[in-house]
Amino acid sequence: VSKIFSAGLDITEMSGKSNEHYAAFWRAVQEMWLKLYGSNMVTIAAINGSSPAGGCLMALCCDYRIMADNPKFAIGLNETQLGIVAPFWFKDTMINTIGNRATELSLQLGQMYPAPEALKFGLVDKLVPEDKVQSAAAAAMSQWLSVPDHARQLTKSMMRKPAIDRLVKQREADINNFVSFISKDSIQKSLQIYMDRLKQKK
Ligand SMILES: CCCCCCCC/C=C\C/C=C/C(=O)SCCNC(=O)CCNC(=O)[C@H](O)C(C)(C)COP(=O)(O)OP(=O)(O)OC[C@H]1O[C@@H](n2cnc3c(N)ncnc32)[C@H](O)[C@@H]1OP(=O)(O)O
Repeated sequence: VSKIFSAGLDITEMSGKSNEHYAAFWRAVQEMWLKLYGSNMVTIAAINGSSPAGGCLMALCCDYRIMADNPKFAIGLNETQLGIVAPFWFKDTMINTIGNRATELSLQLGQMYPAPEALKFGLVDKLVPEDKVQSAAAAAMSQWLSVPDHARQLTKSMMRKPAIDRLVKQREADINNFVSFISKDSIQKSLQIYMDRLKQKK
């Protein structure tokens, strides 16, 4: 879809469903993160539009981020704006990219950064004109693939393993936390208000 890299997690999967549904949904989200953040392959995000919350997380999981140079496109972990909380592993992924202080600001305010600010903040690595995102990503991929694979893979694993091990250890507790948090009436209400606002915006 043009204008959108990813709209993040499907909010309809987190509202008005059973606890069993929430648990299965969250396990799948964890699985996505474990596979992508833990991948030993080179991963380059070609960010061709806005990328809130889970969309930002997917981009942050990649080794390198190239974004379309359009201030209308924004990226960030905006969970607090929905009345929800970025889980610790979303937070760890952001800290590993932009550092602790910038992450704290970003997460508490639920900030979405327009592309030029995202570059300043280090959330993305490069801006290119909209029609050059794919070719710039292909060029970056060639550069990354020219590094000896075993050395690059071991380095990537050394950088990311502590965060990955943390979730693996606490996986079931994290699912239980998610289910009890998301099923609260107050949280369901916040999500509903956010969805209503999205629809009114049209
Ligand atoms: C104590 C600790 C406990 C820990 C507990 C952890 C809890 C944490 C839980 C979850 C983490 C959440 C992660 C997420 O990713 S939440 C999702 C965040 N996403 C957003 O906020 C995106 C919102 N959408 C937008 O900003 C815009 O829609 C857009 C920029 C993506 C696209 O804009 P535009 O092109 O103008 O399209 P529309 O706004 O008109 O949208 C079209 C259509 O799609 C619906 N929609 C949009 N985004 C979502 C979404 N994420 N999920 C479901 N549906 C979405 C929108 O409502 C429209 O629907 P329609 O009216 O029926 O056509």
